[in-house]
Amino acid sequence: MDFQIPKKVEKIDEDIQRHELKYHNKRVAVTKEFTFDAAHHLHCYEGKCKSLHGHTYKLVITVSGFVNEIGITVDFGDIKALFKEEIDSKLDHRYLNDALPKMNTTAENMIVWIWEQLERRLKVDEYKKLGTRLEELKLYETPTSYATLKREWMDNE
Ligand SMILES: Nc1nc2c(c(=O)[nH]1)N=C([C@H](O)[C@H](O)COP(=O)(O)OP(=O)(O)OP(=O)(O)O)CN2
Ligand SMILES: [Zn+2]
Repeated sequence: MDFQIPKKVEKIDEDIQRHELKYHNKRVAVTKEFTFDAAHHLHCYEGKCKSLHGHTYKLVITVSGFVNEIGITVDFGDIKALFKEEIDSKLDHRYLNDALPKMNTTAENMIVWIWEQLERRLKVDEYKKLGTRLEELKLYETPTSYATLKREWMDNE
């Protein structure tokens, strides 16, 4: 005998489909947080941070896109892959003064560099077709000190 989908399950699927169509193509932002450990010191700086020290950096990535037919804008797993490939592989357990291009390794300079790496990937990959874009980054050096970068500031200046 052929397998029959129980009537109740079919009903739920129709309801879900109707719901997905209602929200399909709405722009929604999703956010994922990551950490990486690295050492650095600041140049031209009078204070304890001129000496070599380390941080567990926290990077908060927010991307937006259009909700697809199964209710997903960008898969959290895809954001993780992007972080691993573009940021973690280059900065985790590194000495930032060597690992980054020549710059003073402040949270401000680092967040602009991180933005450029992620933006480059989102522009060339299949993400571009889907209208996926970086909206905001937060880079924490310590639990109480962080830098923020938003798309609106990048576009307008
Ligand atoms: N605007 C910036 N100021 C400072 C930066 C920076 O990147 N941008 N960086 C540093 C140092 O790297 C330092 O490690 C972090 O500074 P600070 O918040 O002062 O660290 P504390 O451990 O003292 O933090 P508390 O939460 O106050 O204990 C310095 N300034
Ligand atoms: Zn520091």
